[in-house]
Amino acid sequence: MATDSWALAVDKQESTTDSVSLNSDRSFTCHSCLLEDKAAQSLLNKMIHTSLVNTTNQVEVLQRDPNSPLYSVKTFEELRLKDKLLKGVYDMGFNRPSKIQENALPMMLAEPPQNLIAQSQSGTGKTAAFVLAMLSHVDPTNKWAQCLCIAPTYELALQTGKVIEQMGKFYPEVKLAYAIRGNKLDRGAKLQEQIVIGTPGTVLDWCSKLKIINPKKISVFVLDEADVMIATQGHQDQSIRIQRMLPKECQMLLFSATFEDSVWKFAERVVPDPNIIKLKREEETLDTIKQYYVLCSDKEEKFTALCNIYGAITIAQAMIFCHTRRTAGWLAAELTKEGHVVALLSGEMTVEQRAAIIERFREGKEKVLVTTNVCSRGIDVEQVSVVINFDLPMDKYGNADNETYLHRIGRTGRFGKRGLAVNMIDSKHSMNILNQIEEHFNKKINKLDTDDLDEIEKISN
Ligand SMILES: Nc1ncnc2c1ncn2[C@@H]1O[C@H](COP(=O)(O)OP(=O)(O)OP(=O)(O)O)[C@@H](O)[C@H]1O
Repeated sequence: MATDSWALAVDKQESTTDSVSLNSDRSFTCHSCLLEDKAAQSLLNKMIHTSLVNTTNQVEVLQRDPNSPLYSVKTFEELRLKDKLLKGVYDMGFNRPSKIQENALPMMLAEPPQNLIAQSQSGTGKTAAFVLAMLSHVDPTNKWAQCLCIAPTYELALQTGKVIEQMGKFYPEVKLAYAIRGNKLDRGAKLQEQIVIGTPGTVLDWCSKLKIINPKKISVFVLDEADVMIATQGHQDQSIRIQRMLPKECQMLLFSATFEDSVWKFAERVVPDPNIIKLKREEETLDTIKQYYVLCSDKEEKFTALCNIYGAITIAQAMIFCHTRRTAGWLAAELTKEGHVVALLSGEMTVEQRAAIIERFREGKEKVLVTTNVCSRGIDVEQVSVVINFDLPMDKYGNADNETYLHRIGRTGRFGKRGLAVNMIDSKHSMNILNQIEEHFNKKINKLDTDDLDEIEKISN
C-alpha cells in the first residue's frame, strides 16, 4: 500500500464527513477506503503495542469436544517446546504466557491438531501465539512449504514476518518466504521455505496459477486479522479459495481483534469444527467522567473557549478531536501560537509517522494532541485526563456517533480515573447531536460558561 494511497483514502473519508452537513442523505461506502482504514488501524496498534495489553476480563473457551480435558498453561516450559524455540521466546522478553496464550497455545500444539477461532483485542498476544505454533509444527528437514499464513495487507504481512524471524532466531534451519507483491518467482519454481506469510492474492497465485506452493502439503493454515480481511470481498473470496485447496487434516487457525457477525460468518466458513477462544474487551463507561458543553458561535469562539479553559485549570494532557484535518491543522497552529506544545495527527501522514507521534504523546513529550477521528480511531491513549470534542462525533448521516463518543472519553473499570470531557457546540445541528448523546447514555451534560473563570476552576475539582 503506497503512502500516498493511504493519505488519499483518509482524504476521501474526511471529504465524506465534510459533506455531511451539506447533504445528510448521502450514503457513501468505499470498500478500499474501509480496508485501508482498518488495515492502518491494525498496523498502528501493532506498532504501538510494544508490550502486552492486559485486561481483567476472563477468557471464554468453547471446546469443540466438551468432554476432552481443557488444558491451560501458566509457563512456556509446560508446552515442551524445542529448546531453540523456548530460547527465542525468552529472548523476546516473554516470561509467561499472556491470558489468551494460556489457553490457545495448548490447543494449537495438541495432537491431533485442533482448529481454532480466537478473538481478543490488539496487543493481547495472538500473533506471538500462532507464530509459536507454526514454528513448533515445522519439520525443518523437509524443504517445502508446511505452514501458510495470510494477512490482509503487505505491511501487516511484513509485521508478522518480523515476529516469525525474531522468535525463530535460534532455529535458523526454519526458513520463511514472503508471498507479497513484488516478490516474483518463476512458474513451477518450488519453494524450499517451510513457512510462508503473504497476502491472499499472491498466496493464491503461488498455490494455483504458478504452482510454487503445493497446498496439499500445508499442515497449518493461519488467517490473521480476519476482521480487516473481510473489509474487501475479494480478500474473503481468495481466502476461501485458498482454504479449499488445503488437505482436510490441515490445522486451520483464525484470529481477529473484533467479532462482529460478519467476521463470525466468515470464520465459520474458513474453520471447520472450531474450538473458540474469546477475550472480551473491557467495557468503557462514562461513570467517572465529568461532561460539559460550551456554547459558541463559530470556530474562533471555540478556540477562545479552549484558551479560557487552559487559562483556568491545569491540564496534564489533552486530546482534541476535530471533524476535518483542515480544522485540526488550523487549531494546532493557533494553539502553537499561544505557546502550547502540540502534536498533530494528520491525514497525509504515513502510518509510521502516526505511530511515532502517538508514541511521543504517550511518553508525555507533547501535552496536547489534536486529531481527526479518522486518524485516531481505535487508538487507546488511556492517560489522557481531558478530552475536548472541538467537533462532536457524527456518523455519515449526520447523527450522533455514540460509539465513538464513548471510545473518545470513556474509561475502562481499571482506568477508572476521573476524567473531564468538554463538548464545543456551535450550531443547532451540533446541539442536536449533543442531545442525542445525552439521551443515548441517559446522562445529562451540563453547560459550562467559559467566560466565568471561577466556574471553570470548579470543574477541575
Ligand atoms: N507472553 C508474552 N509476554 C510478554 N510480552 C508478550 C507476550 N506475548 C506477546 N507479547 C508482546 O506483546 C505485544 C502484543 O503481542 P501480539 O502482537 O502478539 O498481540 P496481538 O494480539 O497479535 O496484537 P494485534 O491484534 O495488534 O496483532 C508484542 O509487543 C509482543 O511482543
